[in-house]
Amino acid sequence: MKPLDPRLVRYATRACAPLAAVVALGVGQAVLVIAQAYALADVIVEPVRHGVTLHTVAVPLVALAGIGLARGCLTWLTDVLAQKAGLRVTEQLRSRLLQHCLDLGPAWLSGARRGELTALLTRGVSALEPYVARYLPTLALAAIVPPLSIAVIAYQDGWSAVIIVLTLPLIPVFGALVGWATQRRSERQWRSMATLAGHFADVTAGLPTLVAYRRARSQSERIREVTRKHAEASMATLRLAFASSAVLELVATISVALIAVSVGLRLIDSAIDFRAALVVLLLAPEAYWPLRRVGAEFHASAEGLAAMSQVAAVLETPLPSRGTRTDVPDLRTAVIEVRDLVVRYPDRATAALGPLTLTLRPRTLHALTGPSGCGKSTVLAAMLGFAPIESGAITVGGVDLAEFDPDRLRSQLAWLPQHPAIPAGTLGDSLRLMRPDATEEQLHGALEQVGLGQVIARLPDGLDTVLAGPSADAEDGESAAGLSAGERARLALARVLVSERPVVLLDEPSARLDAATEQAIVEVMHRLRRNATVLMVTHRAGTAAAADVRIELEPAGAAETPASGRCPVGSAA
Ligand SMILES: Nc1ncnc2c1ncn2[C@@H]1O[C@H](COP(=O)(O)OP(=O)(O)OP(=O)(O)O)[C@@H](O)[C@H]1O
Repeated sequence: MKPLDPRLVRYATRACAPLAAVVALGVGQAVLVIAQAYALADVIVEPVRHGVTLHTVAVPLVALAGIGLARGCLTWLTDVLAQKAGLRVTEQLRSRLLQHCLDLGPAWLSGARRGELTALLTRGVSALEPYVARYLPTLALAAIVPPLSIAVIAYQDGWSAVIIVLTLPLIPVFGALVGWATQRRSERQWRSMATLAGHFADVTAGLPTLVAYRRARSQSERIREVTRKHAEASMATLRLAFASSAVLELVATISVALIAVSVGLRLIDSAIDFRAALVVLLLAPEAYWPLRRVGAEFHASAEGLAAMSQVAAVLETPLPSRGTRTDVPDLRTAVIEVRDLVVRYPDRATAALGPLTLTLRPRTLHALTGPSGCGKSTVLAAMLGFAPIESGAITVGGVDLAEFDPDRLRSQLAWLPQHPAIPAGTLGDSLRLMRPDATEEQLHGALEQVGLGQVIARLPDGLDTVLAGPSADAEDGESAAGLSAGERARLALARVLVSERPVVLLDEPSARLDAATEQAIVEVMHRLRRNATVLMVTHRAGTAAAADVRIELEPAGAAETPASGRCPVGSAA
């Protein structure tokens, strides 16, 4: 494990200024440490040599008090700046990580373990705070104070300087050996923590199912086992930390004792000046303490350093290429062509979709049907730029959608996913997700259309009702937002209506609905397609029958060749 991880400086640039100030203050601290040793020596030597007078007692005492005060101020300032640097590092890394995860897109996120990612974003990044706020300032002091102290000691007494120069390197050498052993243990500790977090998140999400199938008890056994492994890994790291700190203390204490004996013997023979001997004895421990503290702080921040490797692994994951063209045509009137589209997810032997060819026309309701797993949702993901396209293209006016800036393009698309997320916030906020400036009338209008008008009217706070923010996968009958699964789906559909975007992608909008509500939703679609290109995925025969164009995808592997059209061409009338 390296004493200084250069990736931290690369990724957390906002911490550089306070850290540079900490280093500058370290020089000031080193000068004050030396001045304090001289002042303290004078407090003892002056009255002995020149008798007790106001001048021999008061002046050195005032100087000592002044230096002590200045040292205290510098230490305080260093702590404040170091804490600021620590907070800036966690803040910047967390937002960079989040942004990078968002840029990597849903395809990458679905492969990543959400629990581990959550642990990394919360505890992992927070663990870097002690590394920056305590370890790095100590490392700076360790690079400044010992050399200056040794120089002063060498000026006062060459022999003592020789002893320090011979014994001081033992501490970093020993520390490096310990750091080497610590790295493996810290990484193991972090891995077990991430596994525990991931497992706990999975179990919590699936708790209703586990209880229903009477499997909750066996899961508590499993959690106990993972927790025990984490505790063992933590204890092993702590044992190493305590043992190594004790050994470092011993090396430093023996070294100072050697200097004391050597100085004491020469003092008896009057081979060294009394004041010089005192300065050397007072400064010798100061030459060792920053290195001793580096060892202790290194252990306190080892978890953060282990997490840094994970942070770097995420931040160094290459982003999918991103289009830059901003001249996205008005999709309200544009025809969207899908030509020989093949999508293959990473690490998958077979393509998830394609080759698919179809045409989506404006003001037309298209229904995409086919057996489960044949790639219907993948078509929507490809249009949104979330799926890895292996070959073929989706074009508008002859231009590949991949060439357009994704944010610009998506501002014209409305998407209702299979498991819509209802973010924490008020009902109104949720409805305004794609159109923040929508009026209350528009929100109520959309709610009426999806048959939620009465439901919302019964809520005491109406549009200001706070939704608890369930996960997108809230299944198992869970209604964390205080709404049933069907009501949540309709709320998400109302959100799409509010957006009034020219291209609407709907993934099973009528799933979980009774026949009467399904009919109401079909009418909504008809109204929707008056002003938009609508592509909906559906398994419901009634919903599909209402479409202007029906596109039937065949199961993967059903077609021998692209020409035979495993996914038949659909076109609007
Ligand atoms: N993020 C992903 N990573 C890897 N494979 C995926 C991913 N998403 C989907 N797949 C695979 O791609 C194929 C098509 O999935 P898709 O969700 O598009 O099917 P679908 O027709 O919408 O199914 P359903 O009707 O059950 O919703 C499936 O074999 C699925 O396992």
